[in-house]
Amino acid sequence: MSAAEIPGWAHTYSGKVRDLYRPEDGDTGVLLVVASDRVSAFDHVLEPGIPGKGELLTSLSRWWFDHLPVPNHLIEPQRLPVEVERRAMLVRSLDMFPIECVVRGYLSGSGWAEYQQSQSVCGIGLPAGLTSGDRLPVPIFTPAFKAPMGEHDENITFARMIEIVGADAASELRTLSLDIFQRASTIAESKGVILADTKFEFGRDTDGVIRLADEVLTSDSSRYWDQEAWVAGVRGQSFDKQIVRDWLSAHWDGTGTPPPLPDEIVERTSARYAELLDRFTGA
Ligand SMILES: Nc1ncnc(-c2cnn(Cc3cccc(F)c3)c2)c1Cl
Repeated sequence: MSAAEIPGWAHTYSGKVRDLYRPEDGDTGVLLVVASDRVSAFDHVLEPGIPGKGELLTSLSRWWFDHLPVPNHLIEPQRLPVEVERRAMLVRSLDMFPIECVVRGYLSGSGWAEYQQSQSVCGIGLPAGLTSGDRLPVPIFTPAFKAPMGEHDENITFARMIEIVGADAASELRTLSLDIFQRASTIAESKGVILADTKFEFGRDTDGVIRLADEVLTSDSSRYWDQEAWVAGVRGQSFDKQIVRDWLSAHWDGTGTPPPLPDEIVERTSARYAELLDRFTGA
């Protein structure tokens, strides 16, 4: 699925599942962030797209921006092009920090891989004897240096982050990230969902104010697990992508291009995204 044609907007950049546009009138102060229905797993963009995914994740991001008391990049009111109005966000263009501000409450993914080698993540020492999926004693800030599109970001120490963005910004980004994670994981827990980890991106506006940017706390930028399953001992079950991962693991040897997802898997995954959103925005 390629990026949508949007009158008045020029497509400037595509991530795996999102597309970025700038206005054709030359205004450099705003951008349009558009979420597609594309889904990625095992570092591949899969076919077909998941109906409604872009809208559901945009709604989740918007809900979190509204429930987090921190400055963000959303422009209000949101005047959106009708072609993408339910899966787009109009944002102010910021001077982005080249850092993925990752916070982990549980050991998983690249954090688990690093822990196995060094019993630490990003230079933060952890207790011995932890295993994948375990809850950490306290949430940890584990930044990564943003790699070019398609490559994996590089986990760095806080000292290295200071070299890249300076001591004041590094401290402010760490404090903001840990505060937001604490709030979000408490809210998630009240909805029966574990927020295992997440990745924030920040930028500075023209007044030098640091603002929360990009998408926030979506299941593309976070690991969400079902709390009941985790308490029962189930590990590594992504709330929304596990259906796709399990099907691919059973029908693809991991080489070449993954096979297209069957209708039933697409439908069940679409329902899972809707359920995740409903956990937060529903009663
Ligand atoms: N407010 C902002 N100001 C300046 N730059 C950005 C920005 C640049 N890149 N990204 C990541 C991304 C967002 C969507 C679609 C993609 F393809 C990639 C975000 C933002 Cl959000």
